[in-house]
Amino acid sequence: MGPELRESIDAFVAEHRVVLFMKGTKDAPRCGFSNTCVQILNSMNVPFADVDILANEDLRQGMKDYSSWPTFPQLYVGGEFFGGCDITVDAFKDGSLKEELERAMLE
Ligand SMILES: N[C@@H](CCC(=O)N[C@@H](CS)C(=O)NCC(=O)O)C(=O)O
Ligand code: FES
Repeated sequence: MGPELRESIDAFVAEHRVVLFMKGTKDAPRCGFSNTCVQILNSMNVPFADVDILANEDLRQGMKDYSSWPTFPQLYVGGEFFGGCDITVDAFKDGSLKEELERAMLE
């Protein structure tokens, strides 16, 4: 991926405390894995930015390199990669997602 794309992702995840790179949008998810993460964040009343990687093929490939993670969704909390769907579901269940979100909101 080029330096410009990298810089724009750096800026976006720094600017938004919680970002979900997903298939579709939070209002119209286009995959069940992405939908699961949207439902979890909504259920926790977490404000988050959604980025539809299906709308930009460069970003779809670029995010895999940027995160060193091969699939979507990709959840960023406090500017750092948190995980995909399975990690987010597990962290929701064990309470660590709530802790991480609270920490990021205080930064
Ligand atoms: N086990 C994964 C499920 C997500 C997944 O398998 N995503 C696939 C299908 S939606 C994906 O993003 N493939 C790469 C691509 O479509 O570019 C997780 O925990 O996030
Ligand atoms: S789009 Fe088919 S599993 Fe996500």
